[in-house]
Amino acid sequence: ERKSKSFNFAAYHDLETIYSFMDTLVASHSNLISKVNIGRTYENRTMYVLKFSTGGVKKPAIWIDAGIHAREWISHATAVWLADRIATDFMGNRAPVPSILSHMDIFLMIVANPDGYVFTHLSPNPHYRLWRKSRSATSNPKCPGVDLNRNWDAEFGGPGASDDPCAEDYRGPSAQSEIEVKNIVDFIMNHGNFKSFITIHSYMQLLMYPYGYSGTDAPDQPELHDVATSASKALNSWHGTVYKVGSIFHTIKPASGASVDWAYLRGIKYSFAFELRDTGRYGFLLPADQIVSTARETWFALRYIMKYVCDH
Ligand SMILES: O=C(CO)C[C@@H](Cc1ccccc1)C(=O)O
Ligand SMILES: [Zn+2]
Repeated sequence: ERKSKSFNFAAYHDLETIYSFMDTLVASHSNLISKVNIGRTYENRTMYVLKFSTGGVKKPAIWIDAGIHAREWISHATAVWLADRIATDFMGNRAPVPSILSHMDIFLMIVANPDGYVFTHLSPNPHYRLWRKSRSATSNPKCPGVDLNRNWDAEFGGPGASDDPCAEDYRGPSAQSEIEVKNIVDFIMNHGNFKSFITIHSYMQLLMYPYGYSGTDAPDQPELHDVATSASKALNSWHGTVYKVGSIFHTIKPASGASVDWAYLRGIKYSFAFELRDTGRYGFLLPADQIVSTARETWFALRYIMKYVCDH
């Protein structure tokens, strides 16, 4: 009886529990999954990526991260469920996972902002639970933390990011100044064969593509819009959840220095951002009884995107 089977996917877990879940999953699927240490955080925690691979050297790869914003707990919980689902679909020979993994590797980062995530668990008090940013020191001792989704080298310092350390979208002193961003950038650049970059946020129920820093259409906008629309239909088919589809700039807001734009500008064409449930009733405090249904519908969209990337 695999220990991961006794894991409670219908609850939110702290960092320590997520990290031990990862170890259990790796231990029970050592032929498929490995845990890659890609560096440390500002507060010296380790950043882990789960690598799903059937072998080979630097096969074309898909990147998925969750939790870059600490308070978006449904993103971490969804990523935990996705990790188990990818493993069980592979072991159970359930399409399309075996064929995706015969051609590509999947890299899944469940917690992209460990320091912030730990901070949100220190107290139910909104100052802690609703923390968004990292926990690094800034030029203002009263306002630690950088918005890690504004710190990427993609029109850094453009519209939709602040130079005020006390702002929720504080971009940091310079592009890639934050070690958490630098670790991911270095990992992806050293690998050099990523075809897709997917980042999971909450909330608003959106499936978005570049750009965030400008309202002009990305060169691949028509194709990205088609893929995102089909993926949102696959998601909707399961529980009827409705997602809006469009570019970041037009769908949610201008945002410079964002990870999706960075990936796209580096040639990773199939770059998307998910905003999971809900549309505001609970917001960041989505009840745990919605975790599994949210994760399952998200899987239908992700599965579509990964299969499309694999076929193109
Ligand atoms: O986290 C969000 C909701 O908490 C919204 C996201 C919207 C966004 C997502 C991806 C790329 C750029 C912006 C953000 O402001 O970074
Ligand atoms: Zn977010």
